[in-house]
Amino acid sequence: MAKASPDRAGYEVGGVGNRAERIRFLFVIVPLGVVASLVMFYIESRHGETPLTLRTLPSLVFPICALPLWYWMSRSTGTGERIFGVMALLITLSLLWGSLFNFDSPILLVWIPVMPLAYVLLLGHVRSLRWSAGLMAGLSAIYVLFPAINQGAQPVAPTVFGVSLLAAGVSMMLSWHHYRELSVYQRRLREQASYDALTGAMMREPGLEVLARCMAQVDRRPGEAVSVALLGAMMREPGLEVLARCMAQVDRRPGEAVSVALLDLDDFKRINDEEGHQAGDRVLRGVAAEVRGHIRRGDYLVRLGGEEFLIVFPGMRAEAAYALSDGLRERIPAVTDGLSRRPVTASIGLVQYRGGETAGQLLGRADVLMYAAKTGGKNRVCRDGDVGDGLSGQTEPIL
Ligand SMILES: Nc1nc2c(ncn2[C@@H]2O[C@H](COP(=O)(O)OP(=O)(O)OP(=O)(O)O)[C@@H](O)[C@H]2O)c(=O)[nH]1
Repeated sequence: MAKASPDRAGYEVGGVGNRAERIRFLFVIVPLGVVASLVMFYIESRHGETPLTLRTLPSLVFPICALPLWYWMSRSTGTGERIFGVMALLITLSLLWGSLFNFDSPILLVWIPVMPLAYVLLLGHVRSLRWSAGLMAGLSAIYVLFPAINQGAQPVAPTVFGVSLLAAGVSMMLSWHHYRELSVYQRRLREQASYDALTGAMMREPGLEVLARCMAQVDRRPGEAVSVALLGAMMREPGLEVLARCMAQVDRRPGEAVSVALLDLDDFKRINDEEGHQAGDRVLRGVAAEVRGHIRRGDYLVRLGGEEFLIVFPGMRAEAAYALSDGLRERIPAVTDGLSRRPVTASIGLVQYRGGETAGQLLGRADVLMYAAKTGGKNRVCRDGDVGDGLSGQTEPIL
């Protein structure tokens, strides 16, 4: 993936990782939260004459919302970020509401140091700081207002409240520090696993995952198109499986669009042969840098191997992807001028997904068009319609 990807810009640790992890998390946290809230409800209900009072209601907020939350999460196909945001909001509101009436009960204080940790898990380490600080400010205000709200009743002693705030502060700093360190390692590992060291382009498998995500997104948002410029070679097994699955999803919803294009540098072998591999490497770096600068934020560049690249343009139709790819093709000789004695050019095949075809057929058509660009004289973009309609029947085997 190119530097244009949002993933590369900032990486937050904490949160609950991918969707499968999040669902597992939900199976643990939701039942635990419900049990803890019900215990609180039991303890607080002993203060009042009837179980349902302003004192006891806050502890029911989470158990009441848990089932819809759980259902929402288990049905969600995304990362669940919004669901976890709602969850953080719920536990915050129930603690603030509870403290309005229960600040005279020391048991409430148990929850305060737990909250920063919960925020890190739910929201990631960066946002957890803001939420923890906001919560502590809110609790301090409620502590001061408590006697006025409760007809002169006194809250827990200031030292007790102070110790609880201190513990929350320590918990906040420790968890933030821990997850910040983890974030550095995670980012490094992620980049090493995802990016090609030579060109800075994304590698095949993560690149194909991105492609799959884009296709799934098209599936969820009718009318939105995804154009993909596949600069170079073909997809192999893992990518093909993901691609085929996502395309089948798109297939079920007519009106969606996915485009694919292939780019291959022309006569690259001659650069290696005549000027050595170092010159070839310089050219690869130059081309990849140009592609990364040329594509939009949110587009992806994938190096499939050798001088073969994949670029993904989410939300862009084939016509726009064609214009962008052709602009890129035009710039390549100029931006690589001086990197090699030979002028460097590229051939590109660009196609739009046709409902019902397989990933092999889709990429096969792009491949045929890319080779049509080669046989037509190289240094050009071929797209649907530039070559006879008989193409579709001969494309499957490229993968
Ligand atoms: N310098 C360098 N060369 C590489 C790298 N990976 C693959 N290659 C070389 O890229 C060349 C690709 O050659 P071909 O597939 O024949 O393609 P081509 O010469 O561009 O010919 P056309 O595609 O027909 O224009 C081979 O010589 C590979 O050794 C790399 O990382 N660095």
